[in-house]
This record gives sequence, C-alpha cells and structure tokens, in this order.
Amino acid sequence: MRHPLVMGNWKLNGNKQMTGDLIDGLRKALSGVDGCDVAIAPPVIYLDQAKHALSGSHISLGAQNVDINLSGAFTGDISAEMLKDIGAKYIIIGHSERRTYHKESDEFIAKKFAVLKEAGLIPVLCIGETESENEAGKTEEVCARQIDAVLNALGADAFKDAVIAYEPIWAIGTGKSATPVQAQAIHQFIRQHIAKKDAAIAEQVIIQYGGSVNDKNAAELFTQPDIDGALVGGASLKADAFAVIVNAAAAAKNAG
Ligand SMILES: O=C[C@H](O)COP(=O)(O)O
Repeated sequence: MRHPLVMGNWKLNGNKQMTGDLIDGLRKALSGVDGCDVAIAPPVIYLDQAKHALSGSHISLGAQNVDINLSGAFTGDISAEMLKDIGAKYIIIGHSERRTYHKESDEFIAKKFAVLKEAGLIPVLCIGETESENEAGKTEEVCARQIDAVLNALGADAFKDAVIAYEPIWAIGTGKSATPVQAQAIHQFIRQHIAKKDAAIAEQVIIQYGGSVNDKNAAELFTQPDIDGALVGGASLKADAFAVIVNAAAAAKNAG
C-alpha cells in the first residue's frame, strides 16, 4: 500500500525568523503523526537553517527547483548534488509557476527528473492543465503529454519511488480546489497511463493533489483511492492548518 506524502511548498515566502518559528510550530503540531510522510520545501536560501531546525524530527527537507547541470559556469543555478549535500530529499520540478514564468518545457523538465534520479533524490513532478485547457476538455491530453516527456526519455522505471503532483493550474492559489471526484478521475487516469508501460510502477507511484488544499477540504480529498497526499502552497505557511492536512492524510491511510 502506498504511503501518502504531504509536502509544503513555501514558494517565495518567509524569512529567517519565519523559517524558525514555522518549523518550531510544525515539530510541535506533528510530533505524534504516523502513517504519512511529511516534507517542507522552503526557499533555497533557508534550506541549511531548515535542515538544522528539522534535525531529529520525521519531517523531511525538500527544495523547489534544480538545475540540469552538475557544475560549471551557470550563474545563479543550484545542482542536484548541492541539494543532496544540504540534506534535501524531495525536489519539486515542473511546477506551473516555473513552466509559465521561466518557460520550462516538458523536455527540459524531463532532464531535471533525470539529474535528480541520478543523484538519488526524489523528483516531485508537477503536472496539470490551465483553465482554458480544462474547459476545452484537454485535461487528460495535457497530463499525458507532461508524463510522456519523462516516460519517453527515461522509461517507466524512472517513476519508481518518484512522486507526481497533479495540480490543475486553475486551482492553484485561487481557493477553488478541484472536487474530490474530479481529482480522483484524473489521478486514476495518470496511474492508468503509466500502467500501460508498467503496471507495478504505476501502482507504487505517489500521486499528490495540489491546488487550494486547506484544513477544510483535505480530509475529503484523501478519501479518494488514487490521491496519495498533497502538495500544499498557502496552507503550508501556517503550522496548524498544515498539521490538520497531514493528520487527515494519516487518518485516511490508517482507515484504508
Ligand atoms: O505547490 C503548491 C501548489 O502550487 C498549490 O498552491 P496553493 O495550495 O496555494 O493553491
């Protein structure tokens, strides 16, 4: 059975003080949780501080991006080996904000997936459609294309121990989450799409939902069989709300 993963993506938020306070709050709120993996991805400049603050807890460290190069003249970039060195485990790639603002292509994101696997890190591959693609009935086509970029470049095996986050772009930061039924349908489609290449790999891959997950709607989302936790933005900046989401994922897992 798959273990859910709830991961907080802090995006471009926080400072030194907030990093310390939020991790303190999370450690207290999450000390007894069992049945759900938990990670946070602070801005890269706070990773070292976060690593020390998380020491001895079961909360893993994540990061929000990686470069495709390992070293050299690439000003401003951070390599997979550097993230590993600092203690990060889960690395978000392909987030719609990077696809949009940094013009990252499916193929470029597949290269990031490859460098992370090579370094022994866990890619959290974000996929999802825009509102107009959704309205045009293209959700499955878009998700299949984004997954195929990795499948075609690296094969189904690359998804062993990897994470996919289905994040409909219209649901991100809008307060308008996909319904549990809507999300389940796409999660099932994603799993079946990978199963066409390798059923065992598809069965074990973690598929998180992301997009306006909060302390009110999380429990119902997690009742769905193909929703394995969440990638959380706004609500991950409040220890109490994030803890409610983690507890909901653990409860759903322990009930199932
Ligand atoms: O990575 C997280 C997602 O973009 C969701 O963000 P949100 O929970 O603020 O909607």
